[in-house]
Amino acid sequence: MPPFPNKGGSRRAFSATRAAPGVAGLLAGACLAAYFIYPDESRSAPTSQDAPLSPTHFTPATLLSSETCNHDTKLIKLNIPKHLIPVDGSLHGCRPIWSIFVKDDDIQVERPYTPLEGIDEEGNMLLWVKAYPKGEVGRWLHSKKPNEQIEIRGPLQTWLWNENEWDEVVMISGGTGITPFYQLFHSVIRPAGSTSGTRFTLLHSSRTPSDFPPPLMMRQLMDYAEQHSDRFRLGLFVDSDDGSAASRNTFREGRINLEAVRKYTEPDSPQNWWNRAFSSSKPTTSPQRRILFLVCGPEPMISAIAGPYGRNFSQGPVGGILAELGCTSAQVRKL
Ligand SMILES: Cc1cc2nc3c(=O)[nH]c(=O)nc-3n(C[C@H](O)[C@H](O)[C@H](O)COP(=O)(O)OP(=O)(O)OC[C@H]3O[C@@H](n4cnc5c(N)ncnc54)[C@H](O)[C@@H]3O)c2cc1C
Repeated sequence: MPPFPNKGGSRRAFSATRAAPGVAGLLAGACLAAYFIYPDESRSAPTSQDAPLSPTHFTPATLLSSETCNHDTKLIKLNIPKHLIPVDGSLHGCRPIWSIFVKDDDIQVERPYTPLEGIDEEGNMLLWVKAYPKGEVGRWLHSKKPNEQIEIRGPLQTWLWNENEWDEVVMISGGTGITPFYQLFHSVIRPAGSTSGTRFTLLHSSRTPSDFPPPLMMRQLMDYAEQHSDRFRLGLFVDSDDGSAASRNTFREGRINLEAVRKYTEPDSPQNWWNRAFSSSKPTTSPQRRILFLVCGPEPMISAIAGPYGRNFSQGPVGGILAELGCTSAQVRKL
């Protein structure tokens, strides 16, 4: 699964096709030719007007609204007709965490995006989308207006939440990498009366407070963390403070580093879960806690926190901060 891109580069060869003049243009032309000559199962998926949303074909969705959040992100609401909502199970074959592919019709390229609140009974999906200066699909999506049609396919499983599999889940995100975690928050963590015994921590980092997720997301996360601190902890970080936030008490300036991960995952008690999990002097009466770290964001951040991806977007060995903390590969998932 390709990661969220970093500012400097993309692993998608066809990203250059719009911009490059001269020699680079020839190269881009060759890429484009190859793109059309070599078959690709996903891109050539048919479009269906009447079969339920599925990974095997594209479904036309209508863009209902597009709201600017800050200089490079928008909240985009898509809708598919009710009869096209997948129906296997309860809402509906879409188990968190899942995403959809959005196809840029102009150049026939698709990218995955994460419906923040899943899909509702009316077929609505809300996306928080970042447009990169030379990125393809993000900029294309930002240019779309209400009532325009957009082709999507899915659901695609980003990672599968299973109740009672983990005692602790620690989510670490950067930028729009928070979207899969917000979906988990919305669908699993927050629902009233949830009986889940899992405790969650979300550590999120943005460049500045103006780059934080839109208020719709921030309010829910902050309120819930305040009201249910035993079940959900939230740590917000910025690279630098641009002075845009109403309160400075809600975030820390600086990267999510070893000290920060320790601080946010280390309660006061000496018999805390962290010690139970990683200390060599584990209390013999207490079974080892099952802890998972999920990491999602730009590649440099993934590398610093959990080590780089392996070849062909495999998970690769655990590195970075989580390796320093002694995590095993079973305890770390790079989304
Ligand atoms: C499971 C999953 C869920 C995701 N969910 C979301 C989400 O909810 N919201 C969201 O915003 N994103 C999400 N993403 C990321 C998203 O899929 C795209 O990767 C992202 O939007 C960038 O795509 P793009 O086509 O706009 O940019 P791309 O064209 O892929 O470019 C990305 C970056 O590479 C640079 N670049 C492009 N071409 C070149 C080149 N030739 N040389 C050097 N650099 C270049 C661009 O300037 C840009 O910085 C998700 C990714 C995954 C894997």
